[in-house]
Formats: sequence, structure tokens, C-alpha cells
Amino acid sequence: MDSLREIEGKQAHDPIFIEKMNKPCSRSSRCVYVPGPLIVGAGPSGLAAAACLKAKGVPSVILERSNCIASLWQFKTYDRLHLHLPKQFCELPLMGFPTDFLTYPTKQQFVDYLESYAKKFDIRPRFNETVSRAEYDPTVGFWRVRSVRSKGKETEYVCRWLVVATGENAEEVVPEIEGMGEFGGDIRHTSSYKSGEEFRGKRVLVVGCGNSGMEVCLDLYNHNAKPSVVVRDTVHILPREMLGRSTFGLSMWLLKWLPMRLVDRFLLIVSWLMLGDTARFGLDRPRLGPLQLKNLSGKTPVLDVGTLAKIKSGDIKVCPSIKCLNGHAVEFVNGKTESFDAIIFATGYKSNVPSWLKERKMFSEKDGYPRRPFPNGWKGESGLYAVGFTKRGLLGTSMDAKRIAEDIERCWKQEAKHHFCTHHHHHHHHD
Ligand SMILES: Cc1cc2nc3c(=O)[nH]c(=O)nc-3n(C[C@H](O)[C@H](O)[C@H](O)COP(=O)(O)OP(=O)(O)OC[C@H]3O[C@@H](n4cnc5c(N)ncnc54)[C@H](O)[C@@H]3O)c2cc1C
Ligand SMILES: NC(=O)C1=CN([C@@H]2O[C@H](COP(=O)(O)OP(=O)(O)OC[C@H]3O[C@@H](n4cnc5c(N)ncnc54)[C@H](OP(=O)(O)O)[C@@H]3O)[C@@H](O)[C@H]2O)C=CC1
Ligand SMILES: O=C(O)C(=O)Cc1c[nH]c2ccccc12
Repeated sequence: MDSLREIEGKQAHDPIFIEKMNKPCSRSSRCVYVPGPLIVGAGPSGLAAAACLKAKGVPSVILERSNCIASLWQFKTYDRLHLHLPKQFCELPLMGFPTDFLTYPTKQQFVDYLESYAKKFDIRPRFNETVSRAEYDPTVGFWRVRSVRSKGKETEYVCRWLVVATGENAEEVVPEIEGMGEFGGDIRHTSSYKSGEEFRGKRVLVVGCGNSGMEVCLDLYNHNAKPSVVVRDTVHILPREMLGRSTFGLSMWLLKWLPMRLVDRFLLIVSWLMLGDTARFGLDRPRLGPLQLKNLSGKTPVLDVGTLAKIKSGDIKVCPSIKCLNGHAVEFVNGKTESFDAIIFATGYKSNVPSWLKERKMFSEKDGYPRRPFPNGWKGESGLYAVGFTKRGLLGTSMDAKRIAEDIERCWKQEAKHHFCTHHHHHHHHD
């Protein structure tokens, strides 16, 4: 490890490539020492972390499995998607949205913003590198991070700080349903749904009624498809706007003055006045209010952009859970059977952290989220950090990114002074 310490002392602002080094890299033909933090994922969270670090003079390296930044937004979202929170709640640190963006920027505007964000902070991720394994090596005090490029070429990165930014939406969730393999029509996840155009005239079953499922239903309806939606549980539907303000903004403002229970009461009363009794259309509300439920379980209320009106008018049908599939036929748990040309799973996403991070203390193996509840999930031990796992969208990302940069900066500066800051000294910095 002496060679690594020497290199680190130089504090080069670029990763150092050590070809054909046998040690400390065990298997790979290539080993790269990263002087600053290594960030996994080039979505909004990875970019925000890199920018905050850069602003404090700390260089970082981002590894991204896709071939571009914000791959979730560029490749896995539908055409009509806008941010559903007003833009002031979706800005990343240190750079606001352009003033000509409307309240709810389009997905293209958001991607453009992220591109200029990366440009402004000179963030150049290493694309097409999938992190397959990361483990802390306590004998040397470094993280060893293995990445795989196309053609199976492996690289081992060695770094002092590891920032996990792979997101809450890393992998699609699709349930196992009997007869699914033999379904006679198109069957896919919302991540590969672009527009209702290709479903014109078709009977489409959308499974799941989160924000994706509800909006995809509306998009299908607008393209003259015949959508139905599977609703298996309770759900809070709120109008995206109330009293001339965004529901989200209004809620945040009310929470400054009133306890959450009262704000929930208020939201439910106004929603009832605007939308009516949603239970009449098969959409029962949970017992807990929308903000309390979001806070306790992370379940996001649906912000309605017009779907409910189409459910009311009967243009979008509500169905119970699926029992099994048979050819084009879908059998529901209530015993009824109906034929569909396509099924779209709007069943959400999951974290992929347990599949590559060999660590059990900070991240839960069960769901791949930090164990410590918000707002304390961002920091682990031995230089491990998480950005964007708060279930609080881009606001949560910004909070995490700022905190992580402040924390790493302290150690980085210390290191510049003392040449080497081991994690055994870590705790002094908190005093
Ligand atoms: C359809 C949709 C709409 C949303 N709208 C809003 C909104 O309006 N407002 C809001 O605040 N939030 C919204 N969100 C929440 C969403 O979580 C954020 O918008 C944001 O994309 C999260 O950023 P992230 O960087 O944490 O994750 P991601 O954007 O998912 O980025 C993670 C990156 O990590 C990469 N990656 C994953 N695994 C690996 C690996 N092993 N090795 C290398 N790279 C890897 C991925 O390719 C990806 O590029 C929305 C989410 C979705 C799905
Ligand atoms: N900006 C915007 O306009 C949009 C934002 N988003 C955000 O993106 C994130 C992901 O949203 P989304 O893709 O909707 O995923 P979600 O996880 O929010 O929703 C998934 C839905 O599918 C249901 N579901 C899961 N499994 C099944 C099953 N086997 N049978 C029936 N229903 C099932 C869940 O119901 P249950 O509660 O019963 O588990 C839930 O309602 C969220 O944070 C959301 O807010 C999404 C779309 C648009
Ligand atoms: O878009 C998302 O998924 C978010 O997590 C942000 C968000 C949307 N609606 C909300 C309601 C309460 C708190 C956060 C959100």
C-alpha cells in the first residue's frame, strides 16, 4: 500500500491508472486509484454530489452504467412526463432552473438542465461502467470498487470515500403472475412505455395506481386506447393544484404553522370538494392522511393531472388484483375474466445496492435503502455515503449532497494538511 499513500500525497485531480498492477488488485488487469470520492451513478443525485464537492475543491469520479447522464429520465420515462412538483422544489444545489421554464418543467427541459449542470461543474462521468462489487478493505482503509465495461472488461477502483448514488429506481419491479410467460399480447413495465400512440384502439390493462400508472392511463385514453387500471390497495389521490397553488407547495407552507395531522385534514377536505368521494370509483383512501403516510411509509400520494375525471366518466375502468393470465384473458380475484391486448406494469422500482455493495451496517439487505431514517441516512462508516435514498425526491437529493460534500471536505482539508487522514481519526472532526 505504500505506493498508494505516495500517490495520494500528490492529490492529483485525476484518477491515476496503474496498468497491470498485481497488487493490491487481486483479479483485474487494471487498477485505478481515485484520489477523491468515487460516486456510483450519474443521475441527479450523483451529479449534485459531484457539483457540491467540486465547489469545495474536492475532485471526484463518477461511474455510470449507462452511456449518458440521467439515464432514468432519458430512457425510462414516457414522452408526456413533466416534473410533478413545482420547479423550485426540484432544483439541484448551486444552480437554479432557467427563468423561462414554466412551473412544471418538461422531461426534456429537466434533462437539458442536468446537461448544463454537468457542464457548469465540468462533471465528466465514466460511462458504460457498471459497478458489480464494492467492499471496504479494513487492512488498508480503502474501498475496492469493481466495475464491468462492455466485453466484460473489469477495472478495480481504490478510493477513500464511496458515494452511493444509484437511486431508488435502479431496477424495475414486476410481480410474478401465473400464466405471464404465455400472455398473448404486449406485456411490459412503464419504464419502456413512451406514449399511447402504439396502443391506439387497444384494450390495455395498467397494473398499479401510483403516479406512473395513473398518468399512463390518461395518456392511453388521450390516444384512443381503452385503459383499465388494477387497484389492489388504498391510495390517496390529491389534485396537483388547489386554491390556485401547487398542492405540494401549499402543504410545505402549511406545515410551517400547523401539525401534520391538521394539514392532512385540510388536504383531504379540499380534495373531497374538488374530486368528490374517490371510494365511489374503487379508490379507497388509506386511514392515515397523505403526508403522515408519506412520512411513515414513503408511499407517495398520487397527484392527479386529469385521470380521476376519466375514471369518473367510465372512460378508464378500475379492476381488482389479477389472479392469473390465460392467453389474452385476465382473470381477476373477484372471479371475473376480461381480454386485453396489452398489459403495462406500473408496479414501481427498487434499489439495487444489495446486489453490489458488500456492506450490511448502513444499507438494509432487505430493501437496499439506508437503515437510518431521514434525515440521517446519508452517512455510514469508513467513508461510505448515500445520496438520493430519502423517498423525498430531488429535495432529498439536494439535502444529502450538501451534507456529504461538507463532511468529505473536512477530511479532505485535514488530509491536505497532514498528508494522510485515516478513518481512525475520523471522529475528531465532529467535535
Ligand atoms: C417517472 C418519475 C418521475 C419523477 N418525478 C419527480 C419529480 O417531479 N420531482 C422529484 O423531486 N422527484 C421525482 N422523481 C423521483 C426521482 O427519484 C428523481 O427524479 C431522480 O431521478 C432520482 O435521482 P437519482 O440520481 O437518485 O437516481 P437515478 O436518476 O435513477 O440515477 C441513478 C443512476 O445510477 C445508475 N446506476 C444504477 N446502478 C448502477 C451501477 N451498479 N453501476 C453504475 N451505475 C449505476 C443508473 O443508470 C442511473 O443513471 C421521479 C421519479 C420517476 C421514476
Ligand atoms: N413527475 C411525475 O409526474 C411522476 C413521478 N413519479 C414518481 O416516480 C416514482 C415511481 O412511481 P411509480 O412508477 O408510480 O411507482 P410506485 O412505487 O409509486 O407505485 C407502484 C404502484 O403499483 C402498485 N403495485 C405494486 N405491485 C402490484 C401488484 N402486484 N398488483 C397491483 N398493484 C401493484 C402499488 O400499490 P401498493 O400500494 O398496493 O403496493 C403502487 O400503487 C414515485 O416516487 C413517483 O412519485 C412517477 C410518475 C410520474
Ligand atoms: O416524486 C416523488 O416521487 C417524490 O418523492 C417527491 C414527492 C412527490 N409527491 C410528494 C409528496 C410528499 C413528499 C414528497 C413527494
